[in-house]
Amino acid sequence: MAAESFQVATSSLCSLNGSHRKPTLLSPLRFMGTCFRPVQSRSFSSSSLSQFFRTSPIKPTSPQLVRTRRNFSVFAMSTPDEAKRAVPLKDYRNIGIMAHIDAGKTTTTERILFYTGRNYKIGEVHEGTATMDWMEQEQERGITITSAATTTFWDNHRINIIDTPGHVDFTLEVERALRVLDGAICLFDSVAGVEPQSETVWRQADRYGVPRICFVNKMDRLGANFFRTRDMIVTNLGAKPLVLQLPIGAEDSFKGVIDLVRMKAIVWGGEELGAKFTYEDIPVDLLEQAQDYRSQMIETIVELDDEAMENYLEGVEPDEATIKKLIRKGSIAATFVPVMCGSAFKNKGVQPLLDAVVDYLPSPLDVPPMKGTDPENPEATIERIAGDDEPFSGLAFKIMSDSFVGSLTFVRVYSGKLTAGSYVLNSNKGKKERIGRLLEMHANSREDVKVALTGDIVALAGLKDTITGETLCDPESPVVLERMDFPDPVIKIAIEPKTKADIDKMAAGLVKLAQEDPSFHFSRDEEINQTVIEGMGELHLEIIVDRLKREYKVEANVGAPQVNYRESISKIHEARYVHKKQSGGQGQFADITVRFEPMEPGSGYEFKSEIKGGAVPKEYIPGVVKGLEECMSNGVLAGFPVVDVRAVLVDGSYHDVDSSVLAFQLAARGAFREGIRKAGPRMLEPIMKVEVVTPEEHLGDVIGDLNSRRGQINSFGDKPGGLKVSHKTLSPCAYIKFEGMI
Ligand SMILES: Nc1nc2c(ncn2[C@@H]2O[C@H](COP(=O)(O)OP(=O)(O)OP(=O)(O)O)[C@@H](O)[C@H]2O)c(=O)[nH]1
Repeated sequence: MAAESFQVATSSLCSLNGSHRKPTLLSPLRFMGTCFRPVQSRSFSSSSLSQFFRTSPIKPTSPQLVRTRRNFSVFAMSTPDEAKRAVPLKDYRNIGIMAHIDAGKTTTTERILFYTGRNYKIGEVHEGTATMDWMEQEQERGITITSAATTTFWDNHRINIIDTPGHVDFTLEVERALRVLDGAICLFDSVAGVEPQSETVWRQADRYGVPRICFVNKMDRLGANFFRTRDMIVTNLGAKPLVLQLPIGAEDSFKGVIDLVRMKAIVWGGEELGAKFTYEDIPVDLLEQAQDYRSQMIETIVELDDEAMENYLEGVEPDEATIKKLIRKGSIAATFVPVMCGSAFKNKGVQPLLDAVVDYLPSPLDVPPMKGTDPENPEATIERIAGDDEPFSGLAFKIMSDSFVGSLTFVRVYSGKLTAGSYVLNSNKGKKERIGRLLEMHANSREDVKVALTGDIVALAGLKDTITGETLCDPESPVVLERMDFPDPVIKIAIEPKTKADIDKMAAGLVKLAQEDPSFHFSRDEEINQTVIEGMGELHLEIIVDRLKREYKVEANVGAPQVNYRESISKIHEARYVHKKQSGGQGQFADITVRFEPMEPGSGYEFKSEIKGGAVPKEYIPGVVKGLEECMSNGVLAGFPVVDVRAVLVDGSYHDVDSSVLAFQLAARGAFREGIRKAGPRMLEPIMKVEVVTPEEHLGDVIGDLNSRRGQINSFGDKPGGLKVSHKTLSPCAYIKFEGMI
């Protein structure tokens, strides 16, 4: 049976799960072209279908089950073990859902999983049963793992959804998700509009050039305003919205949307899960507005195509297919962002949103080829073209520990195939890794697969040396893909195990947690004889300590948070240092002059040599570099790392017999101590841009609190719903480029 192909048609996916309706096998299959063979027509009762699932390698939750727009569910012909591509690469969508906290990301994802047939039973956030709600899920084995990525199908397209959290302390999670996804849905709460964290993730997505669709959610809420949110997309995000839908009603009377592409009203018959919608004529009172917005839409998109523009000027509007093609073109090029609306909670608008993901977000073939460098020659750029026949390359973007499988490494395949049992090269470390198990993750299930193809996101069990951000590739065609940027930690606390027995467990736990999360660091401070953990904020560290307790059974005492300061200099100073030692054994001699120059905030540390005529021979320069680098991690004021400094080796001299690399290393340390002290050393503290939304009666308290942290108010403003907002910038000097909100 496993080798056969099947298609199962049913009017409701619930019936596959053994409820009232009778699913029927259909023939011939219309959807997948050459990937499928015609099958016999046959009827299944619910019980015989359950029997089928018991004996077949195809499971109700396997990716071979495809749900289409027409409510069909189809089994692709390949069994899970076959390396054949069931869905062409052009029909892949790797997407993320990005939003401010509480905009409805989890709710929308749950609806997507339901309507695409992945979840038979919907979970509600407020009931604590959402499949993707990791806070709840963390208490159960395996659930957090699956929140990293899940796969589902819509209209014969394979959609890999990568989860992104909303809180600023987990910015890194968003960052690494953006690095591996090809497109994103940006959700907004229609009452609050564009909120601070949406602005942050929007800028991150800009940086990675990720095409987006906007979904104005919560249209059923009191105070919902689609048009205000559309305006905020312009003013707060600087983007060009392309309105594709208009709401029909708002708040209690939100009924559906006007589809400006088809010029039809989409009206939902109810609010319950699975409520059906119908295409109707546009209500008369909204017709003029709809015509107006449709004209704006058409005028924007015809600019992308000369022929369409000519026709339009002659009074001929593009047909539906051309409109969709041009919207797709403009969205992928980020000329504009399509804007849609709905209410995920009331089950309105999710199906058209899924259609838009398919129609307007890019496949791996639509995005520029992945760039990398030759590990042997970092100057040489290599491009990896998406395609199964290309050499394999993939990026590890997330590591999670699982008590059953061990460590799981999530990899996005950019080119070629990854086969279980094969060896790949970790090109960052130059080490080979054996690929043991390949797992495709979904919610609370995971599925072993033999092969991962281009565009796939899989979890690899048991990799030894690979950490987040590293490249895995074909050993015959090595490449180092562009790395992700990891922000520096901004806060640290001391942590101490409560009992002696916990010491080893705590060390093991911290190593694992740091492997998973590159924005979390830990170190041992010998001076105070304590372990220090560093992260992106108090919540971040709180969760780390909580995970130590729950997952590694370590009870620990934590100290008060301390800010991670940096040191820098304020003026140029040139320092000469001669290291000379004659007493006993061979003498040591090194003479160097180093110029210390302040650099722009955020530039880090740079070394340059301006030595001419061999005043310091080449072989000794690594000693100078090493000596300076050692000192840079330990400033002269309070021992914090020194940043935004350029050290230029300008002159020096050596001795034919007594000079050595070590002597120059020691001379560099001396030059650092003298030079930095005289170059106007200063302390830097991390700053954040903060936007606080508060009910008016608490405004005074909020201002008092921020003042006590030396914040500066930039602006005040009213927020919809009677809330006040105050803008604050904490601390005037920056060493990190970090913006966010608390
Ligand atoms: N009225 C209304 N409420 C909604 C809608 N979508 C989500 N909610 C509610 O808003 C709250 C937050 O929704 P979530 O889905 O958890 O939002 P989120 O963006 O995932 O939140 P974080 O994971 O905390 O970032 C929940 O109580 C939802 O039930 C909607 O369309 N209408």
